[in-house]
Formats: sequence, C-alpha cells, structure tokens
Amino acid sequence: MKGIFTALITPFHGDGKINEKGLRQVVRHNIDKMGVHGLYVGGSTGENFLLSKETKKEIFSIVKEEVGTQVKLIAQIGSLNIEEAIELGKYATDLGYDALSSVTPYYYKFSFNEIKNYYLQLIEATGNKMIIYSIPVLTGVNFSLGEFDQILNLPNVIGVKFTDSDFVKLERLKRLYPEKTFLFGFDEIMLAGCVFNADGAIGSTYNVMGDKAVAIYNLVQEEKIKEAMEIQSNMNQVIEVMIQHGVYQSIKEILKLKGIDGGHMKFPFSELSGEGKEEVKKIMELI
Ligand SMILES: CC(=O)N[C@@H]([C@@H](O)[C@H](O)[C@H](O)CO)[C@@H](O)CC(=O)C(=O)O
Repeated sequence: MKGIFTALITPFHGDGKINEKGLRQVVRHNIDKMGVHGLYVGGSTGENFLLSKETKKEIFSIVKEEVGTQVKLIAQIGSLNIEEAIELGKYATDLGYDALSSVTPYYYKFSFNEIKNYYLQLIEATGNKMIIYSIPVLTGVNFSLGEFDQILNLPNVIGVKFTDSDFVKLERLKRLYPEKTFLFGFDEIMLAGCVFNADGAIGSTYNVMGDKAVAIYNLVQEEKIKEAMEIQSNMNQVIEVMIQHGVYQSIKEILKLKGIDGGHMKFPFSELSGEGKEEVKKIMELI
C-alpha cells in the first residue's frame, strides 16, 4: 500500500444520478494516463457524504469492474450510521477491494473511546484491512500520539490517511510504527510529506496531475529533492486556482477540456462559475 493514490472524483448527471460512462473514463484516465498506483474510492473528493448507500455501492461496483486488479483499491466506507458503514465495508470487501478506510466519526463531539469503539466494531464486522482517515481540519478529530498508539494497535489497522500538516507527528508516527502505512493527504505539500517518510499520498488533484505526483514520489526515492520541488511548485500554481474556484469543480472542468466526461457536481455543490472556467482554461498549459 505504497505510492500515489487518486481520491477519485464522481461524475454525476444533471439529475444527481451516477454518470457511469464518465466514471469509467475517469478511472481509465487515472490508470492509463496518470499512472497512479491506486484509487481511493468514496472519499471527500467523490462527494461521498452527499450520497445514498445504494449510490455508494454502485460506485464501488463500477470502479472495481473497470479496474479489475490493475491498481490497488481502497474503499472509504465511513458513515455516521454504523450499520451503513458495516454494510458498505462488507460489500466492498466482497467485491475484492484491497483495503477499507473510514473517516473518524464527525459532527457530534465523540470521545476518543467512542471513536475507538466505532473502529473496533467496523473492523470486527468487515474482516478487512483498515486505513484510518484522519482529517482534523474537517472532522475536528485530532488524535494525540498516545491515541494514535491505541488506534494503530487495533486489529487489522494497517495505516493512516494522514491529512494533516503536523510533520512532527508524521515523522514520529512513522518512526514508532515503521510497519504501518502513512499516506499523506495534502497535495500542495505532498513532497514534504514524502520527505518526512510518508509511504505515499492520497489526493484529489491526482485525477488530473497524478503523473506529477508519481514523478515527485519517485524523485524522493532517488533523493532528487530540488527536481521534485520544481514539480511541486508547478502543481501548486494549478492548485491555487483550483482552491479559488472549487477544487472538485475545477478537476471536472480540466477533465472535460481533456475530452473526459467529468460530469456534474452533486447538489448542493454548485457547478464551476464562468470565471472559474476562464481561469481553468488559462492553467491548462501547466497540467
Ligand atoms: C478536503 C479534501 O478534499 N482534501 C483532499 C486534498 O487532495 C485536497 O483536495 C488538495 O490537497 C487540494 O487542497 C484529500 O485529502 C481528500 C481525499 O483524499 C478524499 O477525497 O478523501
């Protein structure tokens, strides 16, 4: 479970239903053109938390059918509803997903023990490998090192999707748990994550710049940091525009300009503005 994983976007039709043709094209683009090592399916980027259980299953199924065993597949199955999370986890496991992932339970201010029991129940019920999706900026859940120690020692926990800029904690975790996998979650500083011993990265922008992320990942292995920094800087010029106009919307627009059906957003997300389309067009030469 090392390398670059794309947090897969989900193309929708205007009525909010899955655009299957577009989804298959996006999967093919990630494998054949971006050359990423795996796909992280059902994450934030996939607009997952806006979807019904049935739609989530439809996505897991289409993606697995398109991918086969060409790249590694991680299914983000986390939900505030534990029964739904377990059902999705069993479904993705039965489809043959290499590992599951779950966001830390959010919205209510759960205690650490409540969060630990959530993962225990999920792991026991699904019987698959588990990657903890830690994203304090969106969930407010920020494990201490001691709490990470307990979480990482739960059965079947193989690692963490570390979407956090606390590099001291990242370096410490990898040093204390060298056998666990830490996949970095901020694309704009993924070079720093890899230099601080992350085992790779998971990110939304890799749908359109995954080749650059793979190049950075490889250059870090070769200790060519200066070259890697040039690519990271180039990526960040694009990401700046994406953040200004909507990351997911910008990704779908870039794909469309490349002839791939990125589809619509899921309500209540708005579509990319006219200004955003103009700004995205201007940065196409950087991608
Ligand atoms: C909130 C969010 O979408 N963060 C992205 C990043 O890839 C982010 O889009 C990127 O760093 C640009 O800011 C990922 O960490 C999220 C992710 O991997 C997911 O879709 O689950």
